[in-house]
Amino acid sequence: AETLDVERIREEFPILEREFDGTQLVYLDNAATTQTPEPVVETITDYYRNYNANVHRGIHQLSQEASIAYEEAHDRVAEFIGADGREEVIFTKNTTESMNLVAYAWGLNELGPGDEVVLTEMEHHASLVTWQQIAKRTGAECKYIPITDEGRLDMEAAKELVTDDTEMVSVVHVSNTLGTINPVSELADIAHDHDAYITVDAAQSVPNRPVDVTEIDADFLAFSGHKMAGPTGIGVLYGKQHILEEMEPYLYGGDMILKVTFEDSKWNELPWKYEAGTPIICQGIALAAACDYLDDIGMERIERHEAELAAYAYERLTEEDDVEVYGPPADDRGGLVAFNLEGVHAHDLSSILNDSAVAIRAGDHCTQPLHDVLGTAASARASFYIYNTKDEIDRLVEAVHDARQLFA
Ligand SMILES: Cc1ncc(COP(=O)(O)O)c(CNc2co[nH]c2=O)c1O
Repeated sequence: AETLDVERIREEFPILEREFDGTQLVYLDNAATTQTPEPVVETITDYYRNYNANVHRGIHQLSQEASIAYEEAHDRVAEFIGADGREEVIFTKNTTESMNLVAYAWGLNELGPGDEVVLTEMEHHASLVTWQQIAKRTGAECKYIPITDEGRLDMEAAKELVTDDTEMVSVVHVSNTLGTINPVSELADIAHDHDAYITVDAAQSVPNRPVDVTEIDADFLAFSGHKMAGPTGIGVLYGKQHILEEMEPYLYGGDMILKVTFEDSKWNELPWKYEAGTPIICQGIALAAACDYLDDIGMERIERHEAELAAYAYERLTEEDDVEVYGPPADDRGGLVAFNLEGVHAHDLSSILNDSAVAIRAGDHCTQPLHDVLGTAASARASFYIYNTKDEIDRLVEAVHDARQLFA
């Protein structure tokens, strides 16, 4: 199958040429945020230089141009994830806000004592803390699908945990710590068999592999623009249209209304009903440009490229007797590897790697309960994207050797 032309891609990311003390940057922190290609940067500068205006309300030319671009950005994102149309695509600030939108707008109204929300032990705090707190406020209960020794979901346990008392199943598609790719279509079937909804946290999957919300049959699905070659400040909540029609908004103000009297208000049509106030205009337009950029490369190619790098990193790191790698085997994981070097705290390791201009992340990756299950407070994590190479993984491993020498 065709591979990525990484060298051509790297030319569109000037930041990758940066050097620290004469050593070229190796950027391996893509699960935290990806870099932004020139075509997306140009979209941002073009907007502010040529048609910046407030949207939906103005009747002047600039406002009409900005409004059309902003509204059509919803159409483009809908196409990118296989949604039916802009009515199912709400622009938010990030995945975290998208998860909060579901929990506040749906959860607060629909959950009550005796109701259950089924999560997994590998959820990111954006999902876990959100549902945990909404459950506390509504008297509902959170339950957690356990993981196996290989860091996969225990699907037999999942079938037991989801019952007719379950109102929502909320699962991460690809774990940002383990790299585990969860069977979200199967989990959707399990949820729907019990008349529960499913929310998919797709922060680490929409940017990295083909994702089709209709194939998954997700009721809600959340992701962030900054993890898919787009800017920060833009995220998406996908929701099935009939659910979004029935659901009440939880952010009120301008743009989200059609009619306001002193007594009450009538909501705007979808998706504007959930986009209160001046929206994230430029970022939304830039996200559409990021969708174009990634589709030009091909999501299947991106998926294969990341799988190849993750497998190579997994193999090289597990060759080291004093390195523990977390998550599934090399041939069945998303584009990241979390690990620890015996005797060296992850923060010290990442600091030493930084001395060699290798950028990784260290800490709990906003999955503290998962790290409790793994039996470690922190881990180091290398995560890959379209511009990374095997040579860069060799640089990572060399820097791990340096760290071992330093702490030996
Ligand atoms: C699975 C998952 N869910 C939700 C989020 C939240 O996304 P945000 O709202 O755009 O921040 C992240 C970000 N994960 C990480 C952010 O920094 N390091 C990470 O691993 C994530 O990986």
